[in-house]
Amino acid sequence: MESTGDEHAAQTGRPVAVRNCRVEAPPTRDLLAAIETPRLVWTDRSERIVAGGAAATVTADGSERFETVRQQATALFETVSVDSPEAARPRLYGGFAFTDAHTDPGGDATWAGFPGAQFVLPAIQVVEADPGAWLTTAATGADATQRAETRLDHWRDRLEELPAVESTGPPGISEKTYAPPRADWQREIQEATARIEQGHLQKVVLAQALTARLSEPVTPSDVLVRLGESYPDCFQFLFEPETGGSFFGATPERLVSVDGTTVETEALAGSIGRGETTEEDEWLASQLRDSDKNTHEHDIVVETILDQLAPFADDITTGARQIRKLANVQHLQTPIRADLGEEYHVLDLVEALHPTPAVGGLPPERALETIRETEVFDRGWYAAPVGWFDADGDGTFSVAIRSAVACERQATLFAGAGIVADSDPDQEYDELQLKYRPILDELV
Ligand SMILES: C=C(O[C@@H]1C=C(C(=O)O)C=C[C@H]1O)C(=O)O
Repeated sequence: MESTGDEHAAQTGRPVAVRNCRVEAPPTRDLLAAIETPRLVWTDRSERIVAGGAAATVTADGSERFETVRQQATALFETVSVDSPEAARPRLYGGFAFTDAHTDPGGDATWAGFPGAQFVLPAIQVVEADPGAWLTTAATGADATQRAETRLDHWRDRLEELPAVESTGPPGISEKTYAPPRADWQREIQEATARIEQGHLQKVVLAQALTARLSEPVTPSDVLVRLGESYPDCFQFLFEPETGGSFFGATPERLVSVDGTTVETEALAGSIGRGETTEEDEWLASQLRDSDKNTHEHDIVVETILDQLAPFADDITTGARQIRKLANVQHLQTPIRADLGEEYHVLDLVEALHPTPAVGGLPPERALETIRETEVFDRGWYAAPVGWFDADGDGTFSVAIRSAVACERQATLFAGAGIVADSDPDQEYDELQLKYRPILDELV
């Protein structure tokens, strides 16, 4: 059997060869079962990508991690030796930790295997887009061209005869632990609103972690496939490093897309549930639209994103504020587009925007300090940028919310809520429960 990991060449600075051909895309579940870690899935409205094995890996920690990844990736892509059709071009996939301070905790910690940033050039990448699907293989090292070709031949044949993997049902939950528990959450929110009233900050997003003991080991690919059915308009992502658990989710929030000099981003903040009937649903939407608290929370995000984009952009267009309806929750959303004065790497925009006050707060530093002093769990990659970029510096990053990190019989889910001066701890608690639902519904 052909090995997908370039164990001895999984580093930058070696020539990279890529090869591609058209294929029939196999089901996500079957392909994921056939490839080695690191494994990843990225799905948005226009494409579905399943990839794995590492031809090269870029890892970084600390506040410089965005810049380090960009530099190492640029060096890596410089050695790529083939022109590819758009859909088949090689890309790096991965994500960042929420805070500068996060490093891989190792051992059996929740976030073991997840450093401050990690991006993978997959040995095998299958992209299903319109029209058709492509297999791309990559290899590094002295005989890279030969190995990329061998790999392509091997996987072209193998994709045609992948065994069908049966889906597992939800694993079931035997126990749930909340960090913080409800009483402590109340106190956290009171302390946060006190800081806001004292004028230290305007908004902070505080989160909670829900750790579920599972009755059976979880199969993340099954959860992801089901999430795709329930949340087709969201970005579905999965990142499974070489060792450790899987981080996956179905997030409605785009952090940023860069295509040449065009930037697409959005403010997504302010939440309310869905109604049982059309009338109730519309009533809830109007409550959200008319709520001073929610519009204030939302406007902070819009204003801050506009400020963060200004140094890069020649022109910024803010669309009309609208309601984004998901299966279980509705949000206020404002689309934002910008034309860049010159070409920037998507990671420059990622670094400038993360964290927006949709998941951090305002002013950003004070909010991060409040999060650090308040939250009792490690955010890891939750609420941080996950996505991909290519050799031109184009790419798409989502905000990794509605997500969980899971391993065997344990899944840790995350949910956060924007706290402003008039936030009510009970209402915010209820909002967290809505935000767990996408993943939780697939586990029980
Ligand atoms: C932080 C989360 O969601 C964010 C916070 C929102 C809010 O406070 O209304 C809405 C959407 C997201 O930007 C989460 O889902 O965990």
